[in-house]
Amino acid sequence: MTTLFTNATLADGCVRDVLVEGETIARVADAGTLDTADADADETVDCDGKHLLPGAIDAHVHFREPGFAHKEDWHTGSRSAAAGGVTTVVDQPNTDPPTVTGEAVDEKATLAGKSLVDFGINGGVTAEWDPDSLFERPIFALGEVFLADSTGDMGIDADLFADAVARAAAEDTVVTVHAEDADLFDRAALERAGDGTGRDADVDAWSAFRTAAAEAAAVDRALEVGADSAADIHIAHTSTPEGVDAAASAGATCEVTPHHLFLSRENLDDLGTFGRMNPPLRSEQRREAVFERVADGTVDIVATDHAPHTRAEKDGSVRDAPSGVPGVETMLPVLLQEVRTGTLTLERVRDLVAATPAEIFDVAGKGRVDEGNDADLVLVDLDDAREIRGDDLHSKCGWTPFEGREAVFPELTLVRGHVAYDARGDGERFGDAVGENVRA
Ligand SMILES: NC(=O)N[C@@H](CC(=O)O)C(=O)O
Ligand SMILES: [Zn+2]
Ligand SMILES: [Zn+2]
Repeated sequence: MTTLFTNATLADGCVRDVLVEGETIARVADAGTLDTADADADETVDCDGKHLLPGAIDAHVHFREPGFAHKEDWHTGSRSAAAGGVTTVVDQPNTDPPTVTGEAVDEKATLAGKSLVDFGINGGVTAEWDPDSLFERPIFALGEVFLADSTGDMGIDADLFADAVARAAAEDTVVTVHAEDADLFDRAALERAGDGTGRDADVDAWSAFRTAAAEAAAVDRALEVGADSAADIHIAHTSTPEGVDAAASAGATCEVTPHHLFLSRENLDDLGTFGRMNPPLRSEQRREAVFERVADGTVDIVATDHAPHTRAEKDGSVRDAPSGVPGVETMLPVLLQEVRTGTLTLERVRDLVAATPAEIFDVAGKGRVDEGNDADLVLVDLDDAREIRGDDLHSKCGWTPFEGREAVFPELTLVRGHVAYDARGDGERFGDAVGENVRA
């Protein structure tokens, strides 16, 4: 299949003709220089006034298979990704069984055969991990390695963490760290919480419980251990400016989630337990400070920590509702809204969700609209914004913490030249399960 995209504005603002031959971007040329006849194109897509972006790489998702397919699965999660312009996802190890052995990686890779988008499968660490069999597999990275319990209770002790980091460094593998130090949690704050449930739960107590100091201390510890082994440390879902600054000054990389970018403790009255996640939402002041660091380049990437739970599961008190919110389908759309309002540039967004994740995790042939790269492409019309509605999204969980927020969704998403999502004209269509393991 040969598709010619004409008059497409790329992230750098240049207007180009882009020729896709099979699964590859064959040509990127000045607008008007490639015509359908020369290109022998099967289809020509006039992109006049629209932007053609590289498919986003979401370095942090939980698609919940095996073990928790009632929350999400590779089919629903990857459809949600495609509908949000994400063409590569990286799945985390807190599944059942946890992805801590080669055999568990193989089982998850089979399940990922349902994926509409490309994927990476991370290896995980628990006391039962089997690094020899794990590193025999094409794992994407090691992590998230939990320094405190979160969903799945995979928190590990300091000695095991140091061993795992040393082994990852020896295997030239990035270590993604869930950096919270439970010794610095304020348990009294949680004990004081009320008994409301769901949207009436006292979730501000969760932010008071899992303190910013707990993140800062764990980030510092992760960076020290990483330095001892000359390992590549990547801090997951960094929620505080202190955590971002510590990672940046140590030469490590960090990610921020859309919920820590756009939501704060001030949203918890509305969200209730639908705003409970680890690490928790922080003050409006810290949210603004983190946003500044995303805009100014201190933060390396945005990744969603897409962590769906059912509405029924979330309908508990602040103490017993599960932590986590979905986000894979809304990440690019909410960032594109910031381009519309001028708080972020399109090139910055391209770097945050595509070019830099590809660099950090060494994903060849992805992250930019360049000749020879995979034809992972997202067509968007920045003038076509609409409100986010949970009912319109495709995650199995059926809700979003961004309900009502204005955003720009893709018209078309290609994964290596295959149509994964097409909302041009009326209705929407999804492609086939063409997803491949980017490490295999
Ligand atoms: N972030 C969360 O609150 N939850 C994540 C696990 C994690 O990323 O800690 C989940 O898998 O539910
Ligand atoms: Zn985590
Ligand atoms: Zn996570």
